[in-house]
Amino acid sequence: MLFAYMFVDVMSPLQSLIETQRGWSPESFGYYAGAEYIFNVLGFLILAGIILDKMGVRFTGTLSASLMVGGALIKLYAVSNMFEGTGLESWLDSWWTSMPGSAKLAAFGFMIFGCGCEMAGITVSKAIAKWFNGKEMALAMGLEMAIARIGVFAIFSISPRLADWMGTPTVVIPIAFCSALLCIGLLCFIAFSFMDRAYDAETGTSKNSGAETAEEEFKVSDVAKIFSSQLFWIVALLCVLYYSAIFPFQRYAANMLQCNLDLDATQAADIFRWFPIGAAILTPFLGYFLDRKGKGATMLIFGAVLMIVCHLTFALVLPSVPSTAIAFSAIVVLGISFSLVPAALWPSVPKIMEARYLGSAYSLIFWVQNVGLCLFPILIGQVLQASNPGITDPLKYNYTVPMLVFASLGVLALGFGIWLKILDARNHYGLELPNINPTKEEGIMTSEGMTME
Ligand SMILES: C[C@H](N)C(=O)N[C@@H](CCCCN)C(=O)O
Repeated sequence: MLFAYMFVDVMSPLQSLIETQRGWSPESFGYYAGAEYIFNVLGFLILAGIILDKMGVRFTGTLSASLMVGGALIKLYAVSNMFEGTGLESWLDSWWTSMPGSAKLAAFGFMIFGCGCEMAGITVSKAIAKWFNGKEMALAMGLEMAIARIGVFAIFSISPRLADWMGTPTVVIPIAFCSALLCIGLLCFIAFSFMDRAYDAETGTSKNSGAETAEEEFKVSDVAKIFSSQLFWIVALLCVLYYSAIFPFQRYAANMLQCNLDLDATQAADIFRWFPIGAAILTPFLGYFLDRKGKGATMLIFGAVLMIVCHLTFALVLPSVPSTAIAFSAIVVLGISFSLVPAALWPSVPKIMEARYLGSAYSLIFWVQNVGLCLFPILIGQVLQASNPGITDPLKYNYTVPMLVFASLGVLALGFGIWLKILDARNHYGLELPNINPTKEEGIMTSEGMTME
């Protein structure tokens, strides 16, 4: 997941460079960024859940890592000089002419990569649930997310520097570097598969990597059941609204800082990289806290409030007071928000969804979330373009309107967080309770009164 998250954001600090070098407009960049989720939204993620439940974590993990490598290589080819002047480029340039051929092919590679990346996300969640069943699952999930955030921190630091490495700035070197890391990631997962097989042999778990007991199998009837659950929709909508104001923002953040503070790409990325590193430091502690003290619903609400404050600062304060200190503070606070919500959200799902269809619930929450992650970068690209008529210099955009859109998403997410807390107080789902039952340290609360051993 470390290398996957690095690849996801390798282009984020290079938006102005790809615009200058390959003629990608903000709108094209938005389409490219949203492409990561298109196949998932079209149903691949549901299929991925079925594959995971039928084939197990070892097969699905290896398949997902291979898809990521394949998609990365397509994207690398699309931005490379080898693609320039080819028949494929001429053909891709000949239709939907506002989107350059290189952007179209890179977006296609990103779609394939996105299938692998999201499939890996649910596979890793299921693997953690299997390996940490009855133990500190929230801490384990927090650590997994922290490692992924370190990847984002690293790539925001490395990408602009790699781009400048050869003297003439180019996006090819950072993408080639991350593609090589993904190949190492594939090898790592294959190594994990051997460990997982040994773990199954040790624990006497049956076929398909163990966790696939009959009660966890994906059933079509479970999809209808999950979709008809009010709680599922509250959690899924909170998730999609919150994450749509985080990941799409991440794509534009460096450029937004450049435009407001008159910085170069490296300086902007150097400020923004503290956002994921703050989240990486805090998330495991919050997972530990949740395991022992609870307060999951409160953490969700508090996280949404912090996000609104930060996005409003970027929208309204930074353009009139272009201060690096204000930008840096808002980035750090956003990092705290991005620790609170993920640390509370993912370990809360087992409390409100039956263990029988927990894997499917995760995959369907990802699916709803992916709709937002697919549409919002495109919408933000269009809003940015529409709110900056006649601006051709990528360092002169006004980001107030796009940032207000992100802040509104936070307000809606806050509403769903409050609703969830009210329902929890009324129906006692246990969202505010610790995961670890104090009377039985080795048991983890998974739903009302039920412990998984
Ligand atoms: C984007 C992805 N679907 C997602 O939601 N990522 C979460 C982590 C989910 C848990 C993965 N094992 C994130 O906060 O990055």
